[in-house]
Amino acid sequence: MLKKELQIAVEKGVMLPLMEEFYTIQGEGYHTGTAAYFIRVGGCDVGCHWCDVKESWNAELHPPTAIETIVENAKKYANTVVVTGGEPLTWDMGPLTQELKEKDLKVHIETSGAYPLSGTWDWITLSPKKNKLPTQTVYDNANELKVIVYNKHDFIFAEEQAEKVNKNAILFLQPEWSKKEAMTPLIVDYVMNNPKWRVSLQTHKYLNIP
Ligand SMILES: C[S@@+](CC[C@H](N)C(=O)[O-])C[C@H]1O[C@@H](n2cnc3c(N)ncnc32)[C@H](O)[C@@H]1O
Ligand SMILES: Nc1nc2[nH]cc(C(=O)O)c2c(=O)[nH]1
Ligand code: SF4
Ligand SMILES: [Mg+2]
Repeated sequence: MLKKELQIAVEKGVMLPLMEEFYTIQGEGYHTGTAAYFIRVGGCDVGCHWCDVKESWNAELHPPTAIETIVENAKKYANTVVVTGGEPLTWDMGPLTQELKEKDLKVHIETSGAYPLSGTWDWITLSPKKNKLPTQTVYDNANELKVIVYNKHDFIFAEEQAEKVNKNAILFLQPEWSKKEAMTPLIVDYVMNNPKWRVSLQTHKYLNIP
């Protein structure tokens, strides 16, 4: 395809800049411990300084891939697909999620919510970021709120975000990986004192799996 045609296909969401796809165990949040096929879409301009996939940020480094190809691969593995990134809501998630649903797959998203919600989802994990706050559509539709705790001020941010998200969302605090020795004990105390919150750990990193 010509460069221009590829660009148009990506704009429509029928091709996506695919960084990687892998079958693993969901390591974080409500569905921790369950098998899922991960689709990591490139492109993110949120700029978290502690982001653990900075290689995903520049969409141009990741080849535009037809969604049919992505779906073919996914359906060979689990019955749950997690779409992550990068920031998946940078792109129109409508076509990809429609194809995945047609194959009877459960479709989950990991998002910062920085862009309006597109696509049809069985589970929405919202992990809000101070530098680019979530859009209202994502607050309204999130199934879980997962706030990353890098320092003690993040507990205040977490409470502010809990006020904005819909009342059914399940609330999680997750230590930032490089600060986990200092932050995990604070999170444990916080959750015992404020039991509407739950602890989420990046369990895949402890298990040495993707
Ligand atoms: C890499 S992001 C991709 C999806 C989306 N951009 C987002 O931020 O939700 C996937 C998840 O990893 C979390 N995450 C990224 N870097 C992390 C780190 N160093 N420690 C803990 N969690 C991290 C994010 O907050 C998010 O919940
Ligand atoms: N195992 C595993 N679980 C995850 N949950 C969210 C992840 C992500 O990067 O979005 C992730 C990831 O990268 N690996
Ligand atoms: S929003 Fe997600 S992908 Fe983007 S920089 Fe932050 S953690 Fe990384
Ligand atoms: Mg990850």
